[in-house]
Amino acid sequence: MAGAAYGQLNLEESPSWGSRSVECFEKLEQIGEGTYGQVYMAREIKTGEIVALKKIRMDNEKEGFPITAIREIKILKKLQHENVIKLKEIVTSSGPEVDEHGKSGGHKYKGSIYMVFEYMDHDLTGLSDRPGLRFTIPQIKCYMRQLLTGLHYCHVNQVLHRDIKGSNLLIDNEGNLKLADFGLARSYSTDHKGNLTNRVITLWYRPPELLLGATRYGPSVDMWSVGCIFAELLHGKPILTGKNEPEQLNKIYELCGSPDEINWPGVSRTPWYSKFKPSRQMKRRVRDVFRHFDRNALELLEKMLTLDPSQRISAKDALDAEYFWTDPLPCDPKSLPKYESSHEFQTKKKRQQQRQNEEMAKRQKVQHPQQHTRLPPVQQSGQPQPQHWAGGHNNHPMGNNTGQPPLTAGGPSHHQYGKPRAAGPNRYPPGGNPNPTVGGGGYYPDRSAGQGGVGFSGGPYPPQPRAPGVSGPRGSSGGYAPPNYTQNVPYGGGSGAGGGGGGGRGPNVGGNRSQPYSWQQQ
Ligand SMILES: Nc1ncnc2c1ncn2[C@@H]1O[C@H](COP(=O)(O)OP(=O)(O)OP(=O)(O)O)[C@@H](O)[C@H]1O
Repeated sequence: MAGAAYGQLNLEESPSWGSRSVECFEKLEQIGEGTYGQVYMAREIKTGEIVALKKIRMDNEKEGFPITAIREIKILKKLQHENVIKLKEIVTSSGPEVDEHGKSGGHKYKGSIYMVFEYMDHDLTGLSDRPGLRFTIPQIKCYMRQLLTGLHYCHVNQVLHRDIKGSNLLIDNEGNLKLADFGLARSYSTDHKGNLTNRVITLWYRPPELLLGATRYGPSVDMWSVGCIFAELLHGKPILTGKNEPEQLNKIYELCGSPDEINWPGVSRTPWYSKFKPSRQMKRRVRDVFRHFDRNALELLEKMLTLDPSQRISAKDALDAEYFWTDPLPCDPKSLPKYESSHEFQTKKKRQQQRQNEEMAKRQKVQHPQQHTRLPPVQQSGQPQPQHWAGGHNNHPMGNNTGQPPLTAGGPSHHQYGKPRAAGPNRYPPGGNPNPTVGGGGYYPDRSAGQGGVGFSGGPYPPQPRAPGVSGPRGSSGGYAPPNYTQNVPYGGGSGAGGGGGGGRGPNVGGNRSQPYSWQQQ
């Protein structure tokens, strides 16, 4: 890809885009299963360079090339920043390609299009799910600062990401964090007339204004998601885990207080306010629930998880928060430990495999109790084996065709776990109290009561937002209609917004708080 300097917009067209064949690469391993198709680790045959190939799924598309992919390519071609994933080129496969079973599927796969990305060793969800891994506070600060820097760059360039979550934050073994998956991203302008879809952002990370039906919104939607990620990193597990939109709103109200005209002027005019109005007023509890966080972390979190989007802190102001400038300071990314590659897809697959082995061992024990000590050792997957793209001679495709049951339950999205995601104590930073309140199972002592038993350590992974204009599998929560919000919510009394604008001290990343970013618009 023709390159503008990092931090500048890339406005050049590269004539070579789309002209090369995917056969210039050998597939090594599947590392992701997305809405649009699989993501593979691959090696460029000529140079040996390791890349990630994201296949654009066309078989579901009745209307040609998916609009979400067009948006993603268009936006990523333009963005050029060290904290935004680099789209290197587009490649194609011309002939019938091998399907998941290693067979060439006649005319079904007439040709595919792949996005070629720089390869990243981990995604944040995969990394934080590693057994025994605990992020340190300087490490969390380091990741958060990079996340905010990348997002600030997007926002300055009038791009909303609209799907910030752990599996879309990629990390390499140099400690660099990059925003990825711009499939739901879009350009916006401050004078837009309010015709954006509110069906974006994965449910657990979706802000209250979208859940209340807003169609006019801006960068603050991403900042809510950042707040959820921030709290998740410090707390050790996702913090707002609704099963559906009404429940998600309810969980937000329980934590952040119920919205009213005092803490969120104008909220009563949001399209679905009256439908989702809690029957009783609830008090803001962020400080109470996360009282084990340090003062500066809590102060920043309050500003991110502010109900009123117009008062929510911006990425730029968040970067200026005391949190990033007080001891312990963010560490140098290069000083971070190197881990074996871990993507959400792989960690999930390993867990699935482990569960299956355990099941099998149990079954064999029941059938042949005397032989249980002679069971063969658990099979470990070995080194990735190269695969070829066509020819049908390779019968070891990655993914769900390994003879194992599908990895997902309840829908095609790989974010919907069949089982609760492991959220063991390994995910807490040192010194933190994993269970700040009673009950030991999360921060709400009575979470399971009357809530369908959904707590932090239970329930499926969050429903995916529906990609605008696409009726594909991303929208697992389709059919959501605002009426009938009848959930009873506990009475808290009082209200409180918390938050407010940023410190207004000017941009600051890179050690000098008063240095503006080179790419920043004045
Ligand atoms: N450049 C990359 N390097 C390494 N891994 C990657 C890369 N891009 C994507 N992945 C892996 O593949 C997964 C899915 O990628 P991505 O989110 O871009 O696909 P998607 O089809 O948009 O998925 P989703 O349905 O989650 O939105 C990521 O969570 C990550 O683990």
